[in-house]
This record gives sequence, C-alpha cells and structure tokens, in this order.
Amino acid sequence: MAKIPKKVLTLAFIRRDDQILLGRKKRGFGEGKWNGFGGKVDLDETISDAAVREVREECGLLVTNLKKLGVIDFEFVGDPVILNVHVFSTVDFTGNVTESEEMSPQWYKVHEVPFEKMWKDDPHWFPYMLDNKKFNAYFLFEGHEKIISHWIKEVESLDE
Ligand SMILES: Nc1ncnc2c1[nH]c(=O)n2[C@H]1C[C@H](O)[C@@H](COP(=O)(O)OP(=O)(O)OP(=O)(O)O)O1
Repeated sequence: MAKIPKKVLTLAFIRRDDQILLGRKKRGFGEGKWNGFGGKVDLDETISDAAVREVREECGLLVTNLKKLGVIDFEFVGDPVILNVHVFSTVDFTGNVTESEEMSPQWYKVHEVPFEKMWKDDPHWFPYMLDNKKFNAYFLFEGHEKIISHWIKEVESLDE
C-alpha cells in the first residue's frame, strides 16, 4: 500500500493569566488568519525544538516547558500531503512580544478569541487546548474554508 506523505508542523500557544497570545499571519499559508505560532520542522531538529524556534522567530519570545496537547492531521481534497500539526502550550516565557515579518502578535482574553478570523477547525479543538486536555484530531478540508469531515478524541497521552 502507498505511504501517505506527511508534513510535520508545530503550533504553539502562550498563556498569561486569562489571556492567550495569537498572531495574525502576514504572508504565505493561512495569510490573514489569527493563529498560534509555528511552522515546519527542520530535518536536524526535534518537534519541540522546532516549536521553540518558530515561536522565537515569529513573536520574539523564548518559551520553555512546552506541553504537547494535541496532534491534528489536516487533509485537503486533491492534495496527497497530510499536514501533521503538533499543538503545544506553555505559560513559561521570557522576552518581549515583537512583531515579525511573518506574524503580528496580540494578547486576547481566552473568551474573546476571534474564531471568525481563524481557521475553521480551530473552534472544534481550542476548547481541549484551552482546558489543557490532550487530544487527537483529523480534518478533511475542501479548499481552505470548508470542512467536509472531522473527528476529535481526548487521549490519555501523546508521543513526545
Ligand atoms: N487548519 C489549521 N488550523 C490551525 N493551524 C493550522 C492549520 N493549518 C496549518 O498549517 N496550521 C498551522 C501549522 C503551522 O503553525 C502554521 C503553518 O506553518 P507555515 O507558515 O506554513 O510554516 P513556516 O515554516 O513558518 O513557513 P515558511 O517559513 O516556510 O513561510 O499554521
């Protein structure tokens, strides 16, 4: 059976009191949408090292104690590549929030997250992430705005 190609990506969220740091993507995939910080994992790094690097590059913060909370597979009709996104969260960081070429960051209260300006899948799994519950999920998209099918399940543990 043919192997399905997967592209591994990170997605990290930083929490402070009742707030979460989001960034508006200024270019490329997901341009204009608010999201956490992340991107592709390089060949010579672990997934969590990539998560730390991407946060640093995209919003200037140095994060520690990242907890992996979710793994989501995204499939797009007509595209053989599955995006395998590893979701992290932390409350531990140093540095100042800084705008980058890729992201315009802003703190949001957790009950004021702007889902209407985010990926359509986000409202489905954010509640797990915000509650620090571990989860696996799958979304099949047609284009970038329509979810055709999906599932989410809470899990006891995730591979690091
Ligand atoms: N559907 C959905 N919901 C929520 N988050 C995401 C998606 N699809 C996604 O790809 N993502 C996340 C996963 C990553 O954090 C980013 C996409 O990363 P990308 O900007 O393509 O990767 P970089 O390595 O930063 O890209 P370049 O530096 O090559 O521009 O969105």
